[in-house]
Amino acid sequence: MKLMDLISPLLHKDIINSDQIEQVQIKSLTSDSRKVQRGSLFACVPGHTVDGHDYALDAVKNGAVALIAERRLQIDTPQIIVPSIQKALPIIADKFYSHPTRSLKLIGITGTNGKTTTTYLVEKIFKDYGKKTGVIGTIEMRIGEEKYPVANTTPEPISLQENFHMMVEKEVEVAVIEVSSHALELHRVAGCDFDIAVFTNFTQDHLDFHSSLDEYKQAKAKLFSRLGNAYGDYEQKYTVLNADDPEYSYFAAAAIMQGFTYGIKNDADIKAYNIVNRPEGAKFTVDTPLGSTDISLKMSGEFSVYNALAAIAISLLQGVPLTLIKDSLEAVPGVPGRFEKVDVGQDFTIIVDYAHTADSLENVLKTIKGFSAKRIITVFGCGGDRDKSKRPLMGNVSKKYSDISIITSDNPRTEDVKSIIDNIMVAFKDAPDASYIRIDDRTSAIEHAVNIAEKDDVILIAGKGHETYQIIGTQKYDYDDRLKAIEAVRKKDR
Ligand SMILES: CC(=O)N[C@H]1[C@@H](OP(=O)(O)OP(=O)(O)OC[C@H]2O[C@@H](n3ccc(=O)[nH]c3=O)[C@H](O)[C@@H]2O)O[C@H](CO)[C@@H](O)[C@@H]1O[C@H](C)C(=O)N[C@@H](C)C(=O)N[C@H](CCC(=O)O)C(=O)O
Ligand SMILES: Nc1ncnc2c1ncn2[C@@H]1O[C@H](COP(=O)(O)OP(=O)(O)OP(=O)(O)O)[C@@H](O)[C@H]1O
Ligand SMILES: N[C@H](CCC[C@H](N)C(=O)O)C(=O)O
Ligand SMILES: [Mg+2]
Repeated sequence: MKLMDLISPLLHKDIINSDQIEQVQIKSLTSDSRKVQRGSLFACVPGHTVDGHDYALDAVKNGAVALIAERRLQIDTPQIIVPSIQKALPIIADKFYSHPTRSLKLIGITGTNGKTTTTYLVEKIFKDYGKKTGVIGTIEMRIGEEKYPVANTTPEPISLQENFHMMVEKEVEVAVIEVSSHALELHRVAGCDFDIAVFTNFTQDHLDFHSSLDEYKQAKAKLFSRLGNAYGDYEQKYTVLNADDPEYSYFAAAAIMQGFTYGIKNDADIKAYNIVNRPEGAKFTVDTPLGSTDISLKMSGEFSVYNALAAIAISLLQGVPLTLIKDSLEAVPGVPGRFEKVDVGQDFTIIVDYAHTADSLENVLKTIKGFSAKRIITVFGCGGDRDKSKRPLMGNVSKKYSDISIITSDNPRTEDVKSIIDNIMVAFKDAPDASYIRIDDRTSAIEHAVNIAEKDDVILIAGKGHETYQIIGTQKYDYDDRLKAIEAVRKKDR
């Protein structure tokens, strides 16, 4: 694509070395100098750790034929200087890849918890409905049966549009992505032509990034306020909103588009009742505008019913028959690292879960308490360089529902693991000594839980779920809660 065509949508821009620019052809886009190829346009992105502008020379040496930046660089390569890279990148990435989301049925899911789980449910339903699916989220990107690693729950604009372009090339019909509040705040999804915007729930998270809960909420609401503003008789856009969430009315007011509501407690278009929470999964009856049915999930907990209701609403809006939706939901075995059981023949239960907020931890522990007669032993920590204020809150939740809390590390990142755990331990200052123990090393913490577990106890290992790494400093080390639990059981049996 000619560079001049590519940057034509950018109103405010200064062109440096313009005498060279007329004939410049752009063959690829990247904001990483290490991925520059001959003919690339390199975007200089100011980051949290380093400034991309400092890598412009490297990029030119690696073959970049032009730069887009926020300030002029002493390099004689053509440069496009814009006020905000953050706002310019999604526009040119969307254009460079020929507006891929306009060729996809695109479903965006936002909310504090339930996004990853709901994407798995939606993917299964549309696959069974005969559609080729694409998914982008915390765990990975999937196109049909192909899996690709991702750096973020919602990738940065160039990667995101490149991924959507790949989906269109591979004839994906329905794409479902998690839309994080970071992504909405940082304009990662600007230009995406969403067809359905989904709200799961709103509780505390990411206050390391958002200055307040209100700012966090406002960020998430952008998915709804930007939906379908080009109102017209082309394909209708829809919302899917959790009618039971205390912030429901805020998100409903943010959208001009209509859609379905779902819930258990309040009136809703997609309404569940007669819920039975069992270790082998939740059962419920659901009433919808297109009929009623009974559903028996392989996933436990009321929170799993909410995720299933969101998936039902999305699918009904796309014309999927309720009978097919039922069969597909009942077939989903579970989601990696979400209430994932680890069973190597031990006489107690081990559950690995991704809960890393007070609300999600409470949801999981309530679910376990709902069907566990014996003790609950909870192993958890909190991530470093993340919301500090949630740490004592998670400690309080574990103290409230667990017979024994084992406080340990999660991904310390660049924080000192001891200070992170100190923040959590505030919750236990008045707790009975026998009800908690601090073990900074996560492997040792899991081993301790397994060693003290007795018949029919339940061990919950929370916070990392599917993660196959532990981030210490800026390094990722191989680490998997599930494997550590298996090793600990085998060690105990020896
Ligand atoms: C804090 C944060 O948002 N970091 C994101 C950011 O990294 P960064 O700012 O540290 O990047 P940097 O290392 O400073 O580099 C700045 C720029 O210089 C470039 N660079 C750097 C080095 C080099 O040699 N050459 C070069 O060109 C980089 O490509 C980059 O464009 O840009 C990277 C590339 O886009 C992201 O992958 C990375 O997300 C990290 C992994 C992260 O943890 N982000 C979290 C906060 C996040 O975004 N979370 C949300 C929600 C998660 C959830 O709740 O599930 C998400 O959507 O993932
Ligand atoms: N609907 C829900 N409401 C509350 N908690 C939930 C819900 N669904 C799942 N959870 C809990 O939250 C954890 C995270 O679930 P999931 O990964 O689906 O959420 P997410 O929104 O993708 O999270 P993240 O923003 O970290 O990617 C699960 O392991 C479970 O403990
Ligand atoms: N992917 C999310 C959640 C990580 C959960 C927990 N393992 C942690 O490190 O805080 C993030 O990067 O914020
Ligand atoms: Mg997720």
